[in-house]
Amino acid sequence: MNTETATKTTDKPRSKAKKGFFNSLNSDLAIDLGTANTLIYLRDQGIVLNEPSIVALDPNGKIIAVGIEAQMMHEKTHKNIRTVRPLKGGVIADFDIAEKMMREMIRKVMKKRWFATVKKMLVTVPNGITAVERMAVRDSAENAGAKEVFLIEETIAAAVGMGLNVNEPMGNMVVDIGGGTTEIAIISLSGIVHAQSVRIGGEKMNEEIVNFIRRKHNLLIGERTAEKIKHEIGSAIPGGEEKEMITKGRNLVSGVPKTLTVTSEDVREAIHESVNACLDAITKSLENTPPELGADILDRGIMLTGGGALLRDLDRMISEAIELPVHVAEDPLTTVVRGTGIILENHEEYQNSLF
Ligand SMILES: Nc1ncnc2c1ncn2[C@@H]1O[C@H](COP(=O)(O)OP(=O)(O)OP(=O)(O)O)[C@@H](O)[C@H]1O
Repeated sequence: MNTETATKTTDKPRSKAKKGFFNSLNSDLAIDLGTANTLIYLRDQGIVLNEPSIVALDPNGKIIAVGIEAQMMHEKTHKNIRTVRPLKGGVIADFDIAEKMMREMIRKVMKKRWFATVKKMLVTVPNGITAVERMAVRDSAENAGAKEVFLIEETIAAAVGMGLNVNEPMGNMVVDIGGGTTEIAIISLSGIVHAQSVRIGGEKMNEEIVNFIRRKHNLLIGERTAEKIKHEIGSAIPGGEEKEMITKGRNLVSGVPKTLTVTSEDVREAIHESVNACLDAITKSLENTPPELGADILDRGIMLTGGGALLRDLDRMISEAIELPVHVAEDPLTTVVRGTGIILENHEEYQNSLF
């Protein structure tokens, strides 16, 4: 027997096993880098991280905490700790801190995987991001540890996460109301036919609630309290259950802490400008939709997602105003990352949608 052949034959299973072992040390992951929340999907594992996009830093810029831990410190810090949200309006506002946050979050999920490294990383970006901004996101992802970086527009990922077939010649309208922006896209044949992005989202609504309560009741509340009010008693239009909530803040006249009862009507009044701006953007996008795709949207309706879609009766308000069906995604806070997971696992199928 030829010894060379024999050696090769016996070596094969060993090298295959070796390759398999090294492959298991290379993980592919997808990251939904949002203004309010960052989510990570790990290939074959699913969603492994879902935390607020915030970091706590010491005076030298060293990270003290990220995500949930940093969020708990937010608005309760002293001079030696500052909390920073590195994304504003859907885009990275502070690249250095965003990179540190990403690296820390990736480290957190990889810690459980021995010394595995990130091979492919799929990162979501807002519609209409410029080439320069795209390069900067790619650099940050590479510096955070990825060997190969792909970018995808978050509305396409959201559509995939909602179970839509983005590759077919059929119009789908996705409205993603996030923390910093509302992203609207008309999607057909793996691409975006028309896109619009407005700087209106959950964070602006929180600001409006803080300002409204200060103006109307002379009470200063924090951002976290405003968020709680919006979740618990907020609604887009009247007609549903009217709720009340006792809230605490600082009286601006006496300067001492005080309680106040806030109503659903207060919240509607506070956020009506943002809600109307979202509606205007949807109407404008429909006006810019080619007629054949418009006909598909008439049949299929509008797909609403992102955390803002959880605002009570927002779907009803949009549907009544534009006389089209509006469907809210199942678990709107994870639609985008679930979509990126599907894309990551079926890379070839979505090749045309990736940067
Ligand atoms: N029940 C609720 N009612 C109203 N708004 C909600 C509710 N739950 C979450 N939100 C809002 O959803 C927003 C977060 O949504 P999401 O995680 O989709 O945004 P993001 O992806 O981080 O932001 P962006 O897409 O703008 O970068 C927050 O601003 C939050 O206030």
